[in-house]
Amino acid sequence: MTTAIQCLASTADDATRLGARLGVPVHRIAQHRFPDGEIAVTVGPAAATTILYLPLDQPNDKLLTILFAAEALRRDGCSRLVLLAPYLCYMRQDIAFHPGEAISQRAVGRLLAGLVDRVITVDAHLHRTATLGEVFPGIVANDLSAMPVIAAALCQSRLAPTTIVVGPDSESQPWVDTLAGLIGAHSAVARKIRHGDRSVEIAFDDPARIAGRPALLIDDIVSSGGTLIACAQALLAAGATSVDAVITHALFPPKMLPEFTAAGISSIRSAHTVPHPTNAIVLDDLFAEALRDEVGAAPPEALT
Ligand SMILES: O=P(O)(O)OC[C@H]1O[C@@H](O)[C@H](O)[C@@H]1O
Repeated sequence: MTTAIQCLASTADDATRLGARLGVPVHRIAQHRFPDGEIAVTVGPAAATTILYLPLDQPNDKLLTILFAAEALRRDGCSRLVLLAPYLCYMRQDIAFHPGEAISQRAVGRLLAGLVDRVITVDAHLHRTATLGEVFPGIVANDLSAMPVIAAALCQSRLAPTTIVVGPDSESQPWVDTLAGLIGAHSAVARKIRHGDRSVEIAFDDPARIAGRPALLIDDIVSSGGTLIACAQALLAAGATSVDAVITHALFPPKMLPEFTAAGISSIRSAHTVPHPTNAIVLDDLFAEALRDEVGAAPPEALT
């Protein structure tokens, strides 16, 4: 069995580290955009087992890239295609919120399940869907948790013993519980009302729990940043002595960073799931462990 990783240039560094860890070659997928907006995709040499390393932030072109890469790889002899999408797109659109609205989660799941044999992701945003298997009918799907890795990183950074781990809404309760349990910290979860894509309102039922403590704000996704900013402001209003944030997926544009600072957030650390300047938590071990059984005896080669 031969195994290789294929990645886009934007994630070559992360993919190269993973390739070295697994002892498999890493090849780049080239993309060309035609004047009419269509794209051409050129894959590297196909291996019998190919791992497509493709975080699905800014996803629309990337979904087409998977479609075209799968066509080329299968034609060139790939018999097993594994999608490693450290961030999985469209998981939040899991019901029809308005009459006639597409359930994007379902559509994307069915599309990908028809193209690849296995999907691996991290902290998929599954709140009304019980398991990732429901999203990807007929194939294996693994939703890895970044929380143990985040907990280990936090333990190394020596948190103040009074630190309180805070989640911005009820959806964050599982991560908050897991993380607070792993690092042995107090915890609190806010109530959130979303008024629009960028407008949210955050309140704490028991602000006295927060007063006088450094807060560690935890979330899976920061996209518009509205949730993080509103939560930081509510924490500081409740008397938190400082606010630092640790998130899994940093989807916001880096030019927004001054807005977080202005809201009183001292630092933001994210996991290496999408390319981002706040990335500080490396998930190589998590990915290598999940992919161990996909790896044959192929010798490592340089990035081509
Ligand atoms: O407020 P923004 O950053 O746009 O969106 C991210 C938030 O929206 C939720 O679904 C996520 O879990 C996170 O709390």
